Amino acid sequence: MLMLLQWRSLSSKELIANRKPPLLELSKWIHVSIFQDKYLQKVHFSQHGIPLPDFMQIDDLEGAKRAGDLFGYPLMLKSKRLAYDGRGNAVAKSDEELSSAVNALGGLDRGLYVEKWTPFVKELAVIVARGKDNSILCYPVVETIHKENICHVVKAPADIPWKIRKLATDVAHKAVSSLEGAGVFAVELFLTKDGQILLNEVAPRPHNSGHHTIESCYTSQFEQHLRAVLGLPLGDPSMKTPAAIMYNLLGEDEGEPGFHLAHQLIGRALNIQGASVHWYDKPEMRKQRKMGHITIAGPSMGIVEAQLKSMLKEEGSESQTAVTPRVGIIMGSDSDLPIMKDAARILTVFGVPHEVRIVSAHRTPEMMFSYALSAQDQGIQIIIAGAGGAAHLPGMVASLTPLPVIGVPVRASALDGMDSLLSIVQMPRGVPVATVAINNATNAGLLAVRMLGVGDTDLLARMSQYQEDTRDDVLKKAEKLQTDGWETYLNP
Ligand SMILES: Nc1cncn1[C@@H]1O[C@H](COP(=O)(O)O)[C@@H](O)[C@H]1O
Repeated sequence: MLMLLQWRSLSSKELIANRKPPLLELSKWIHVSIFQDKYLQKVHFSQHGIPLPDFMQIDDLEGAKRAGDLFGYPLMLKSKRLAYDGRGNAVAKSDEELSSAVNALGGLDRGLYVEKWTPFVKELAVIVARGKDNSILCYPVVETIHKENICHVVKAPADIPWKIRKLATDVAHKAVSSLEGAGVFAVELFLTKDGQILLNEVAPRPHNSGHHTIESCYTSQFEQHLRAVLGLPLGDPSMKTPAAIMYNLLGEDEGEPGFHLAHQLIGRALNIQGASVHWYDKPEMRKQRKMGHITIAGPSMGIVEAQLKSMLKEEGSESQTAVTPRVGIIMGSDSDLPIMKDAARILTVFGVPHEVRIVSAHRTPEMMFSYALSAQDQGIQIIIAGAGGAAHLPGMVASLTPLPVIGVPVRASALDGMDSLLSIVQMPRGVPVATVAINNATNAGLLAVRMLGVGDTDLLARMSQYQEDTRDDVLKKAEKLQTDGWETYLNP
């Protein structure tokens, strides 16, 4: 039905009434058929220069063998029609397995084609909106994670280099540009080991890979679809939260036991910050059936991943209530702690979850590497690094992570901290470290709060309050000094 709605010139009523298009609309009718016949779709996109895995129609077993010789094994056999959620796909690992794969798909009369095996490293998807005026907007690239051929989890945005995001968006844009009609299209893509993006298929409708947009984007894919087919201006497809994960509620069992398990999971989801539950109210529960989905939106992928993990834990699990740190406070030695504790104090006052660790650039370089490289995935958003002497920790960490690093020069026994200050502040171009004054970990904590406040209005309001309180403190002192005089002020 949604596909019909996307029809540009024919109304859905006309289409349903006629079943066949009037002659003049023939090209557009062919257009619709590419969404029903995946082989035709591949022909269409390859003719338009969109990169996709090699494919070939097969009419008989001999043809399948020729394809096997050409593409090698394993070979993907696919049904041209009615293929979704892994249905209509069969793998043949050798010549001998071809006939059983053909039979598994219902025989050659069903209309089959073969596809060269694509050893992809990730499956990606882009929702592309196309307006009646042919304007095109792309949603952020997401990663779709499948279990037994069914979409299980969608991560938005996909954790891939920016260049790959751009390439995937370009391919998706080009694919939808080659089509007609208005609405949202879901473009499914493969990312190969050598950084190529290949088109898998395009679905002409709001899609499972775009459900996260309801909570995480300024315009959900559903609103966008209506805007597009009604000829209204398209809405902003960008994300309003830094990260989101969509988890499909797939039937884990048949009937009542399946409902029971799903309800248990929903119960846990309702306790997870940032989680929204969508239950489709399908009357029948079947194994692997999509019964609903849960989207968790949050300030970083690490944080929403941690939320997902705790949601999937059994009831009563300890870590269910564990809070993911947003700021990592690290220092070269425990001798830095009396200074660095001030950063932790500030974060505690502002209610910012944080962790405190000893990581030395010189004594535990491997630990420094692994901490810096994994911090982002762990949900850390800012690193405060303090060290004394040859204080290389903040700079080295900044070179290993894209996260902002705040350096605290700690005054060690010699040189009054000038050595630490210069080691931290004199970073080479390209690797910034925000350096605070010697021993001033308080300011490091405050700076981290201000940085987080950019995307957190509540924190920003608290920061304004802190500034007001600081000013009031000074004003009170100034007034006391004025009324008491300096001698009484000093010796009350
Ligand atoms: N630069 C460096 C590398 N590893 C530790 N440090 C620093 O050396 C100073 C002295 O450390 P310790 O007290 O453990 O000898 C501390 O400020 C610590 O950050």
